[in-house]
Amino acid sequence: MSKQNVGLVGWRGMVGSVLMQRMLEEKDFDHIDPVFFTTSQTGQAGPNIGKDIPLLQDAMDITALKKMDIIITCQGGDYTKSVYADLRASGWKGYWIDAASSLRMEQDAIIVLDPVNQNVIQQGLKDGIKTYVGGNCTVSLMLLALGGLFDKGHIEWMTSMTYQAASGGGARHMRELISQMGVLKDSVAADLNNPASAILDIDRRVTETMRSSAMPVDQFGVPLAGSLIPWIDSQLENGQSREEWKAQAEANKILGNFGAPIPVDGLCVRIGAMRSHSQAFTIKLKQDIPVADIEGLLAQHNDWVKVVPNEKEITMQQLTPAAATGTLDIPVGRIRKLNMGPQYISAFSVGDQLLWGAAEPLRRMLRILLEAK
Ligand SMILES: NC(=O)C1=CN([C@@H]2O[C@H](COP(=O)(O)OP(=O)(O)OC[C@H]3O[C@@H](n4cnc5c(N)ncnc54)[C@H](OP(=O)(O)O)[C@@H]3O)[C@@H](O)[C@H]2O)C=CC1
Ligand SMILES: N[C@@H](CC(=O)OP(=O)(O)O)C(=O)O
Repeated sequence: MSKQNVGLVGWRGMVGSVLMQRMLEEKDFDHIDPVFFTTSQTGQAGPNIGKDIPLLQDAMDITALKKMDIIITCQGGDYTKSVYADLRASGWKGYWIDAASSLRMEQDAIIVLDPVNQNVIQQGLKDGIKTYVGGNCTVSLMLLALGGLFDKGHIEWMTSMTYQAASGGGARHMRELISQMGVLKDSVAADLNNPASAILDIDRRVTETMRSSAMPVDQFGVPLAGSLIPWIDSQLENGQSREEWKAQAEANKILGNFGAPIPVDGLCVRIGAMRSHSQAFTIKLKQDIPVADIEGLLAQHNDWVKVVPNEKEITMQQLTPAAATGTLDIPVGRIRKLNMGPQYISAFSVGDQLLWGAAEPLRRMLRILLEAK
């Protein structure tokens, strides 16, 4: 059987580069005939993937896109909005796999996170659904961490308080975070090297610098290094940020809960981590379940979740962005009963928001499609 023509759009961006890296690691290109598209470099050579590929094609060219059996895009929501409807209107019946949020809540789109919703994906394929979209990073990471409890229907409601990395804003935000850190350090470099200097003088100068025009804030709008930003994405009329709204809306859609959605809400906060998002959960269980049983359910749910015992040393070593970044691991720990009662537990999880939070569900959906052919 001939290989599927797979169009890749947005492959050289930040999410796209992580996707490419994972596709090379998993030898996904051996199973497809890839065609690389671009919005700015048509006719130039594509990336080195160890086999011959055509020159870069125009990502706005509906006729070229129509030749693809499958299109994967990490180019962003504006791109999706500008070509998707026209491509479908042209009669294209191929599969569209997308990292952007624009199509997530459409009725004829499935949000993909196969370790959690393989059943929903398989049903979608049977029903002829052709559009598969990666979930919001915090939502996907939450469901992978707590899949064992969702799967068994143990959660009555939950809150998620997030600690989201700079990468969620894009590559320029990551650069700005590091630049901000550098400006702060430079403002007190001499005193830092002098053990006799007064810490309150150092602190005062850091705060002055943070509030001064020396601080680069073009991307975030305000300092993030040495501070935090308790708002992510746009403002909704009900007081939620759009990022907060996604938690309940997307999680229930991913799980296929349409009748009685599980309430999920909380505050989303940007912090000075590079590319791993963390989340603190308060969970109301439907019944009192021993902590050891909860840990067992979580650990068994998927191959990537790693339960971290609720002990100081191992938590500090393993339950951090520094430990999780660049890996597919989803550590989850700080699992304990809360003072509110035996049905209330806490948990804390971390995950690389460019891997499971963005690229990995897309390449796994590609493999699901190839296996279904
Ligand atoms: N950042 C995140 O955490 C997440 C992002 N997403 C989605 O993915 C989309 C893309 O995000 P992200 O990868 O951060 O976007 P980037 O800004 O890194 O890349 C987007 C596009 O910019 C173009 N580009 C222009 N100059 C450069 C350059 N010097 N290096 C690389 N690319 C360049 C490329 O398109 P071309 O080759 O056509 O010129 C590239 O595909 C987002 O809009 C969002 O919808 C989804 C989940 C998480
Ligand atoms: N909004 C996320 C990143 C992101 O791109 O989310 P979404 O795919 O839902 O637009 C963050 O800032 O961390």
